[in-house]
Amino acid sequence: MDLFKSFTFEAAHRLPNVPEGHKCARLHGHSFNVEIHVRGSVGEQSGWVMDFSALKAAFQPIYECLDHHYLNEIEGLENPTSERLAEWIWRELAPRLPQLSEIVIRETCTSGCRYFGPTAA
Ligand SMILES: Nc1nc2c(c(=O)[nH]1)N=C([C@H](O)[C@H](O)COP(=O)(O)OP(=O)(O)OP(=O)(O)O)CN2
Ligand SMILES: [Zn+2]
Repeated sequence: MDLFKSFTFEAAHRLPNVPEGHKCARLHGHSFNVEIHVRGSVGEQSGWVMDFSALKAAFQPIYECLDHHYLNEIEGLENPTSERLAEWIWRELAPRLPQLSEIVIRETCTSGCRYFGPTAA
């Protein structure tokens, strides 16, 4: 069973490595949406893979790091593309959430990425 919880945070960023004249080189902001997925079996007695509130608690310190921050200033996010953000969140979250199976980043309504962890690439 795949279980997920969705979070939204506001943050500013710019992309330092884009070609000259690219709009994303300029400072701008997004309401980023992050979906955290875990995979596991449904407990016979609990009826759930895990409590949604446990997912929320695991993500909370990461949310605090990201919400209303300038992402480029965060160590490891100097080039804060959606892809790098997904990898960064995975590194921060996986040690606390061993069932982590997928991270979905939505930078805008139409743009984002899905990351299945370093072994899946
Ligand atoms: N592979 C990636 N490409 C781009 C990223 C990224 O993280 N990974 N990021 C950006 C910008 O940050 C930009 O804010 C979002 O891109 P884009 O979808 O082009 O934004 P728009 O809302 O302006 O898109 P339209 O659908 O054309 O209106 C750029 N590329
Ligand atoms: Zn952007």
